[in-house]
Amino acid sequence: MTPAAAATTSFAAAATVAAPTAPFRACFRLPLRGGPGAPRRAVASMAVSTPRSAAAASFLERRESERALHFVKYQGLGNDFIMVDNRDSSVPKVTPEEAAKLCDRNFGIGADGVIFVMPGSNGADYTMRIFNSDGSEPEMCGNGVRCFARFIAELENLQGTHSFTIHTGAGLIIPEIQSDGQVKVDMGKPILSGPDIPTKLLATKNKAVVQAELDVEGRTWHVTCVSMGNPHCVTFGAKDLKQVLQVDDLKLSEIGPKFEHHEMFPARTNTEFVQVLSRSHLKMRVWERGAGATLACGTGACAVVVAAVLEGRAERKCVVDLPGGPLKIEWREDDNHVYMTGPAEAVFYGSVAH
Ligand SMILES: N[C@@H](CCC[C@H](N)C(=O)O)C(=O)O
Repeated sequence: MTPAAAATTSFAAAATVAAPTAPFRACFRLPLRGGPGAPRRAVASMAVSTPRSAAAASFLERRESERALHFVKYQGLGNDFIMVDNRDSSVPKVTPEEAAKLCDRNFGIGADGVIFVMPGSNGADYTMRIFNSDGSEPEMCGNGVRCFARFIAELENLQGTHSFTIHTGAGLIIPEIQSDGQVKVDMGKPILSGPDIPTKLLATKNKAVVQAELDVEGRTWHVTCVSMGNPHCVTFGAKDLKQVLQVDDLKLSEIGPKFEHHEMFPARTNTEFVQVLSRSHLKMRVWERGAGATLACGTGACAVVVAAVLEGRAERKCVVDLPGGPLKIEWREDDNHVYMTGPAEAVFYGSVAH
């Protein structure tokens, strides 16, 4: 198979090479960090001094002219996404199977998910859809929505503070880009009724599943279940635990899948393991449905604060430390909405044969 044929039939080679200029130059375009308002762009060029050979030139030019999927890789606290400008269509430009290949960290671009910026629906400015790295489609993604907002600002060339309405599988979500570049998101109301989360665990407090007992292969865990549009199972520890859960000691890849696929969670679940550092400071690790251990989960951090409040462990306003960094979360009493504030930034631009 010729290189061109290989490129057109496979997502395997994720070319992130910008338009070539002579001499041969591979450009990795990086945005300047942390500037206020809309991010400016800098182009950091890694120049290779050998002149471009005819073969390389024709290969690169061929790739540029082929049908390509253009993307921008974004990350929010290390939770990373392939962002696709899908504003011209309500049909995602890649299938769930293709998304899983693109997310592969060895054979693809590498990401926790693929996010599509789509035309507005249900009266919202935009619609967000997302595929997890296993190709499944969740209802919502907190870190993804911050990336979405920053991506929109770049696509629409917006400067300074901006707010949008985004229709998601979890309803209307409203991110606001702040003057320091962070994104504050109105994540809506948490869902606490068991069948709506969904979980088969029975309610323990009013209609909510709070500190319920969950048997996971012979060990009983205390769990509180919360939906932020997508399902979360939050635990502060197992029943037999004598001290505070030390989340760094957990073997997440062993225990995470047992929660994710537990029969009590008919739509599978995201699971957060939480250590209380103080009444306004929590530390968590997450095992995500359809993505495994990730460096951060925005909806998960929101669910953790809701669970901590329901269990009487924390105040409504907390900093939540995730492996990728902190998020500010507030569950407001007046409107019952959860607000999340954190960073999001572009990492690189690229295109892949499609
Ligand atoms: N990382 C996300 C959540 C992505 C979806 C999740 N894996 C699910 O299947 O529900 C976040 O930041 O919220």
